[in-house]
Amino acid sequence: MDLLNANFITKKYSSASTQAELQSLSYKFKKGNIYVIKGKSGSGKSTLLNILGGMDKPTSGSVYYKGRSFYELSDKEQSIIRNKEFGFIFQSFNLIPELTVQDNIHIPKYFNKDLQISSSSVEDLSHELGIYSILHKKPPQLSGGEQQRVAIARALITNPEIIFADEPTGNLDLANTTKIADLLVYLVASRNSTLILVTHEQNLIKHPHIELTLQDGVLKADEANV
Ligand SMILES: Nc1ncnc2c1ncn2[C@@H]1O[C@H](COP(=O)(O)OP(=O)(O)OP(=O)(O)O)[C@@H](O)[C@H]1O
Repeated sequence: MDLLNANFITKKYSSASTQAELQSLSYKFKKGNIYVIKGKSGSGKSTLLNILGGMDKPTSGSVYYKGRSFYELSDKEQSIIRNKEFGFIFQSFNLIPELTVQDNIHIPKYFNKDLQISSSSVEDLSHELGIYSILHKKPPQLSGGEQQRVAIARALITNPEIIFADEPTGNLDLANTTKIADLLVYLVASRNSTLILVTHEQNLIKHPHIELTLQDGVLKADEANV
């Protein structure tokens, strides 16, 4: 069974617009792969990622997660999957500035009381990400690279099936861009998780991956796929 299946997805933001952002897009994402989605600015990459990640309902078409039509599930079931089985990483980090790093990593627990996040798993992941020594600091005291490491920890702490990353290195300098991309891919691959990453950067990911281009509202697999 495919892990995530986009089935004839169409997205139109207004009835007045002549062209849909996504036009009957279909693609099957398989477990354990790393997908890199490229495309011109405004081609709809963020829109697609939000639809795949259960945050934005398509105008028509379906997203199947583990064989179930995601947007036909109850609101409660959707939110449990988003919180436990999906992880999100954004360009702008999206940390809560008033909370410590440690509490930011625990955030998924506040949305789902049944979720168990142990202190030891936070510690282990913090060591892997090199943020153990800053667990008691707050985001405004951190560099961009540190903030994105914290956001990666928050996304991975539930051991999600799929990580959705929208331009995760977009706000970082060159040195951090490579470091964060390598770290993210290493962590995802070592857990046999699946990564769907949107980026503008050329050659960001060195690990074997599937490269896709969003063009004219559909996903095209690049011929040079590794
Ligand atoms: N909430 C919204 N309401 C109306 N139009 C929107 C909305 N979100 C996106 N759009 C439009 O949909 C199109 C695709 O936007 P999207 O942000 O998905 O592109 P993108 O490929 O991620 O762009 P970039 O690389 O610049 O981030 C754009 O024309 C944008 O203006």
